[in-house]
Parts: sequence; structure tokens; C-alpha cells
Amino acid sequence: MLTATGITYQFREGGTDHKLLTGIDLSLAAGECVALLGASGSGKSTLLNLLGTIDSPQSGSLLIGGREISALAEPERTLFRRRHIGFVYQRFLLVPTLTVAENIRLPLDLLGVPPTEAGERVAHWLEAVGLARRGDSFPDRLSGGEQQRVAIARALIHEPDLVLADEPTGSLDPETGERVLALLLERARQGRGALLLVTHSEAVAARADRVLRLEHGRLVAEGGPGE
Ligand SMILES: Nc1ncnc2c1ncn2[C@@H]1O[C@H](COP(=O)(O)OP(=O)(O)OP(=O)(O)O)[C@@H](O)[C@H]1O
Repeated sequence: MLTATGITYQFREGGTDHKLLTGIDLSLAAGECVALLGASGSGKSTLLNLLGTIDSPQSGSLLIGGREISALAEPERTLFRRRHIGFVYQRFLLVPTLTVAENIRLPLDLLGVPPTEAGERVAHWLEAVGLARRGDSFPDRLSGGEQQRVAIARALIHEPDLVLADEPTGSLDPETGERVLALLLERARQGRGALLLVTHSEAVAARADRVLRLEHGRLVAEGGPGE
């Protein structure tokens, strides 16, 4: 469902060009779970932003669901992202002024899903992440693990084809992290969307179908030759 070929990314800082990603080749099949490891600063989050169409590479091709992303103008790209991609971040990034239910509902409102259907889907996801009684709470009333479950419900509610998760369990205790990981993996294993999961944990990575490591601007398959 995703094919990236020859993706490069560089940035200029202090008068010098830094080549962060020098040639990323990556294929993700629908329903596949791939873990992405790499040293701090190797460019994992940058790569996620590129694959998530938030940022643009200097060169290379990115096909998602058969569409070439670089060919899309910004409004189309935004719409594409809202429809097809879900993001989960280490720091949750919930909107503090919205309730839990409103946070989860946000992607549906942006897509113009009718209110009755949106309400039903929010109720389903509140239940699915074990927060049925917390819909009216504000995020700051929730524990870190609960906030991350809200973030996951928000990332999945529109049934995206691709979920990009940037260290989603990084700030959680092991038990809560396991619960959050299980939620993400379960959905991919049901064939409902591919998952690319950035992690620093070898144990978390071992749960994926495949493990890739970002090294010197390229992806290397763990325990085998390159992608
Ligand atoms: N546009 C930019 N301008 C300046 N610096 C940038 C830019 N894009 C990326 N960088 C730098 O490139 C490096 C890679 O960042 P990135 O967040 O992608 O790494 P990472 O592998 O996710 O790291 P971590 O594991 O610590 O989260 C960082 O040092 C970051 O500051």
C-alpha cells in the first residue's frame, strides 16, 4: 500500500547542508507491521513526517494507495492525509481544551462525517480503548496511559490505511505500554491498515512482522540485507 523509492531529505543549518536521508526505499503491504529502529537523531521522526505527507522530500517517489504524493497540490494532500493516515506521537498531542470524546471525534469532524455517525463511532472507540466513562473528561485529568489510548482512538477512528506511530509507548510504564502496543498491532493484524512503528525498544520491535534500522540515511533490514 506504500512504496517509497529513493527518498532524500536534507536541511541547511549554520551555513551547512546536512544530508539526513540519502536514499530511502521502503515498501509496506496492507496490514503489515514494521518496526523502525535507529540511533537518536538518525532521522526516524523526519522519515515519518515525509511518509505521513506532512513534509516533502527533496527527491524520490512516494506512492500511497497507488497515488504519487508529490503530484498532489497542498489542499489535496491535506485531504489525502486526513482520509488515509493516522498519527500517534510519544507525547500524545491531545487538544487540551477539548474533552476526550471531542479529541477522538476530531478527524471525523475534519472529514465532514455526519454527526450521528460520528457520535456512534466515538462511542465505539471510547469502549474499544477502555475509556467509555471518560468521554466528558478533559485530557489533563487522565493518566499518561489513558491519554495515549485517547490518542490511539483518535488516530484510528477514521480507519486509516496507514498508521505512523512515533515511540507510542516511549513514555508509558511497561504494562500500559503493552496495552497500547496491543491496540495498534491488533488492528494491523486484522488487515485494517499498515503500521509503521518507531521505537527504541528491541522488545517492542520484536513484536512487528519486520524490523528496519535507519543507518546513515538509509534503511537496513534487521537480520538481513537491505530493503
Ligand atoms: N529542517 C530541519 N532543520 C534543522 N534540523 C533538522 C531539520 N530536520 C531534521 N533536523 C535534525 O535532524 C536530526 C534528526 O531528527 P529526527 O527527529 O528525525 O531524529 P530521530 O531519529 O527521530 O531522533 P530521536 O530518536 O531522538 O527522536 C535532528 O538532529 C534534527 O534536529
